[in-house]
Amino acid sequence: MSLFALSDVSVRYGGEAVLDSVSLSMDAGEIVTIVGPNGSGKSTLLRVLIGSVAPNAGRITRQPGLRVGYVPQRLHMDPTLPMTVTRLLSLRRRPSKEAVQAAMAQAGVTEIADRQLSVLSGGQFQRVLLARALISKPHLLVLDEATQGLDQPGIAAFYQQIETVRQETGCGVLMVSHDLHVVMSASDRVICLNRHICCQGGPQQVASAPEYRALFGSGTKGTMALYTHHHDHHHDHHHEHRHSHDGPEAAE
Ligand SMILES: Nc1ncnc2c1ncn2[C@@H]1O[C@H](COP(=O)(O)OP(=O)(O)OP(=O)(O)O)[C@@H](O)[C@H]1O
Repeated sequence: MSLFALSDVSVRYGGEAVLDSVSLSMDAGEIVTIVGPNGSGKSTLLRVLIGSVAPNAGRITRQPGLRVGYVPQRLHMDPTLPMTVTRLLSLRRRPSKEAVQAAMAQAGVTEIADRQLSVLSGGQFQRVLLARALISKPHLLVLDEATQGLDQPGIAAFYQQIETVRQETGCGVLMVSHDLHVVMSASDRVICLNRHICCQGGPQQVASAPEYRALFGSGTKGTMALYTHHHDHHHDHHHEHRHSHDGPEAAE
């Protein structure tokens, strides 16, 4: 059974359609990435899924008892507030010590458990937010541009961690990202959104789709050009380079 299914979901703000008849479902263990230009409805789609925005039309079904872990872009909090990693992770819903420790291990933050949040690097902080999302043992992890502000090695390391989490827990991962070349190689399926789904499929398929190129061209800071350079000569759609996402190195 699918983790969730959206069928013909539309969202309007004022008179304007932000999502227009979007249908999407995901299986357990899948890594799906949503790409699209600014304002194309990516965050809105995630909000519909986690239930914070109600669609004007369409239907959402979720696997009964589905637990969703949400990793935001960043957490707004007072940076001068003294608080350790462990304390932050223990704030919501009073999780057991074991649950906090397990989530920290999965997110790779065990060694920094006693550090103050104010001294963490951007990459460490995002991994702490990942740990926070993992405490409830989610079936589905939802990430909204979780690597914004990280440098290339930080981005690559973060997605590597996501892949490890998926392998260890079997959770599905749905993410919105602008880190095109990294996420595309790390994804089972890429969805190109521009208020409606323009195209979707395996990373190579989408990268070469005319709808995708019309939106992104071969520009996007050159990353797609590098990506296609890397893959254009292998028309083997059955062996996607899912496990070879070494970030900058993959882009060469
Ligand atoms: N609560 C709201 N009320 C009115 N308009 C909204 C609201 N939330 C989003 N919008 C508008 O809906 C459109 C889509 O926004 P959304 O945040 O889903 O896009 P996005 O693809 O995530 O963009 P970005 O890549 O810039 O983060 C934008 O034009 C935005 O201004």
